[in-house]
Amino acid sequence: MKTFSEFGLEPKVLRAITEMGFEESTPIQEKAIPVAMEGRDLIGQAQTGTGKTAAFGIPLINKIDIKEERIVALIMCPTRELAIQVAEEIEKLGRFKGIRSLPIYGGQDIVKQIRALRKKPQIIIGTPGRLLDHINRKTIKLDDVQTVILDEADEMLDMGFMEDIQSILKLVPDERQTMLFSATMPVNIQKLAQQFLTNPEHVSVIPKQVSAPLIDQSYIELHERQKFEALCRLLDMESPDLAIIFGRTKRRVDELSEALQKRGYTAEGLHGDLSQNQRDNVMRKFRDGSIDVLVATDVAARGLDVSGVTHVINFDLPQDPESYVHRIGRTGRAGKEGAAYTFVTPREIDHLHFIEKITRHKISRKPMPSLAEAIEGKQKMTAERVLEAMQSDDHNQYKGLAISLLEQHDSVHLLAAAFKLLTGEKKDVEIELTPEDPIRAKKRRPDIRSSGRRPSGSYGTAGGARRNDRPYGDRGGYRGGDRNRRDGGGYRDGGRDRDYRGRSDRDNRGGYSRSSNRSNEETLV
Ligand SMILES: Nc1ncnc2c1ncn2[C@@H]1O[C@H](COP(=O)(O)OP(=O)(O)OP(=O)(O)O)[C@@H](O)[C@H]1O
Ligand SMILES: [Mg+2]
Repeated sequence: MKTFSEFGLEPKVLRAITEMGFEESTPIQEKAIPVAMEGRDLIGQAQTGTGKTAAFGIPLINKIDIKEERIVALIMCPTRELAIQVAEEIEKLGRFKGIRSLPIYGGQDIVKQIRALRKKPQIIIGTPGRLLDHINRKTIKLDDVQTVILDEADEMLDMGFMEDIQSILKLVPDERQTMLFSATMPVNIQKLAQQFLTNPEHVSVIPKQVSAPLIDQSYIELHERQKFEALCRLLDMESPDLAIIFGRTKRRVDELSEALQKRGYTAEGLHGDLSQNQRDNVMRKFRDGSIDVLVATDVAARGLDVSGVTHVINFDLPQDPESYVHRIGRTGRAGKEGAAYTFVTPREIDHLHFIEKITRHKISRKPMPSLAEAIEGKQKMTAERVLEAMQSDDHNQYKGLAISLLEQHDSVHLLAAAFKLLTGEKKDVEIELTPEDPIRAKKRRPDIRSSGRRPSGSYGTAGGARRNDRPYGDRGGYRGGDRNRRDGGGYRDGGRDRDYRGRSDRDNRGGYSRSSNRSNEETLV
């Protein structure tokens, strides 16, 4: 692997990279940075957690003239949380050079944003909806933009942002560098690339499987009504440092986070119906470890990089193989290992096999964790905590008490009782969750591909089901098509960029665009 000094970067950029603790480049960085530095358009694909942000961030920061007082670069992301995170990484990379960058996303006070824009940022990192808002208000001008980056391009397409991206890019000079990054590249991304990129270089680091190799993937087959108990046992058995649990809908996320809290876990939910303040708070608490379980819709599936996430649990099976790859990719990042568990109901087994086929990775079957395993896991954790506490010397004030108790009682009894208290046995609260419908297996079509890409399987989009018109916010009674269930039931949370031009019909529109944008022949690589 190359060290960063071999790319011919400015010393100030190199210093920033060193300060961030990066020693060697990752494979996608090694391949993409030189191409980007030549000024070429590029399509970059590499597994989750392998440093794609810096792969575009480093050459971008290196390229920008610090004397520039106009917006010369635009980075678009599908969700607010991702825009914030990418902005932070860009800020770090540009710190010594003195680059000015600004995140622009929905849910944030627009007046504040306008004020911040007066400081003449050179790079804007934003979600498409709010960007358009500023463009319409003429508070953002794109006439001088020389570099455009679409992070998670396929997801933006999938969310129905195609039109928005088109409108935005019409305002950017044709004479520009455009780069597009994601871990998954469904075939229809070609359409986007053809439209917006010029003679792009494909830079991909794709081993046999699309998912990251350091993630131990397994599934547990169970019935819907067993899921919550299984989740609690799994959490007890595995004692994750930090875990992300994905639910299908906003309602699911609300109910699940509340249920976990009732059982004594420090969990909070994240989805698009929360205010931006709430969303920011939840992310901050999760990042600093004051909560250790984040329950989320797919709003958290893409790009989020929280160090210390040891477990991802799909409480509900994800809709698409892409979603699966990105969800589980929240763990096993930057060379660390991670575990991904997926709950599958018997009727969803076919869909799971379909995900395996498209991702070309076998997901191993694990039994439902037993009560004994859960208890054992919790006890082990307690013992570890006690042994850790013994290492530190700040328990001297308890020694007197220990000595006197040991004189009067049997040591084993005493310790066992203390362990019991410390383990904090589960509060036996009755929990009832509203059941979710099973995900249906996709109809498979013959493997017809036009792009000449590597054969790995394809799937139809069950377009008929998707085109069902569901009223926005229909959460309860719907028993029909899968995709729109997700939309109506809250998956397509406008939360990804909720104040999309202030309109509330976003979710429905999203569903439509999604089906029309998707090609019937998709692969992930
Ligand atoms: N060269 C490097 N050396 C060490 N760590 C790195 C390096 N490059 C990036 N990282 C770190 O790796 C983590 C993952 O990076 P990043 O979020 O860019 O991944 P990604 O490829 O964009 O993943 P995703 O597909 O999930 O968006 C980050 O914490 C980042 O700081
Ligand atoms: Mg990323």
